[in-house]
Amino acid sequence: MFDEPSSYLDVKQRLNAARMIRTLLDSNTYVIAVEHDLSVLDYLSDFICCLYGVPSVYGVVTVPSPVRDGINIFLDGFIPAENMRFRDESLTFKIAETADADVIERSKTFSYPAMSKKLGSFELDIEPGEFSDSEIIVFLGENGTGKTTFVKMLAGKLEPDVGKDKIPQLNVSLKPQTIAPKFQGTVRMLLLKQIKAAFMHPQFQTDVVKPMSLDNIIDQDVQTLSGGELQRVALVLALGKPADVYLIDEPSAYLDSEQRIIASKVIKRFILHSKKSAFIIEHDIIMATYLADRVIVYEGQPSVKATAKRPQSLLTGMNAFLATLEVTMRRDPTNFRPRVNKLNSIKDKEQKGSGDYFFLGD
Ligand SMILES: Nc1ncnc2c1ncn2[C@@H]1O[C@H](COP(=O)(O)OP(=O)(O)OP(=O)(O)O)[C@@H](O)[C@H]1O
Repeated sequence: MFDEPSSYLDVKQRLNAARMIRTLLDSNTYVIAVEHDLSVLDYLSDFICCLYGVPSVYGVVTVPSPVRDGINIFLDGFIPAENMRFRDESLTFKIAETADADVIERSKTFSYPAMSKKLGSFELDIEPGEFSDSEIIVFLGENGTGKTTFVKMLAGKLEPDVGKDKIPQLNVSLKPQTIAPKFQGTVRMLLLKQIKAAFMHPQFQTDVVKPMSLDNIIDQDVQTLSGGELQRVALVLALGKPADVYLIDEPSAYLDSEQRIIASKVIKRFILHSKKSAFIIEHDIIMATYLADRVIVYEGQPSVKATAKRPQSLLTGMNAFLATLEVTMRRDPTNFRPRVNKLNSIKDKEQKGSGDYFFLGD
């Protein structure tokens, strides 16, 4: 049994872990896994059971379905065999929402300089780049390539060795990777203390607080929250702070599949409607592709020397990133979710042959 094998791993390691786990099947073993990253779940499993219900109240486990059908049932919120709807809305990945980015009116452009930083024996070079309002830029890179380091430098929490004089003075709000609250009191008290104006605003309540389901933990002591609950509170706190740029480090950590999709939608809508910018570090590839208007790809050797490339389009960036991982992806025709091709499958070989590592029909 494996409980969340993907936690903390980058995309490459997640897929390697899935391949390793599947080798157990060669010795006629049954493998049961709990996994919140849908692309890893898809890659790892032959059959899946969906669980639905009301958190902390009851849960129902469906009969096993073949993995593609099972994930689509989960996303659709409807079990055809039982004619049973367990969620009002279906969850889809309208890639069009991202593609439409071209028609979004953007009025402000910010730029950052070429930067470099040495940390112990690790060297990071950052190519200069630009970003605008209503835009989300997602970092794509392996563990230890300097994503958090870049975010800290943009946030003014770490000084680069080169480029420090040219970093724009940005008003930033940071959701750090690890969340360890010292606050003594309830969630409501924390929100009122740190983001009172946003928390009292009806639009913020409707767009952020309600969908992040803070209602049922609002009077709970912050010190007693679970990892997923803390993550939801941290995201609301980060989005509630007035800023030009939102730096969000691993929003999916500790969240289940459904909460990941809801959190992605909340972040995307917030950035678009408030005309802000966001840089997001995300290893869940479905969440990353859903969120990204453009991407920054990291190249190089983890923990040794890496380069953060200029921001580029989702398609070219994902192509470059997946090529470095030697992984290809297609999308599901039903709900457009990205699916990882099995290594050496016909599609994998075809897409590698044509150099189209990302999204080529189905
Ligand atoms: N203060 C420090 N002193 C020495 N080395 C450091 C320091 N901070 C970070 N590093 C190293 O720099 C590299 C980049 O770290 P960073 O946290 O930016 O990577 P990351 O891409 O965000 O990784 P992950 O995906 O695992 O979160 C790592 O090899 C890390 O061990």
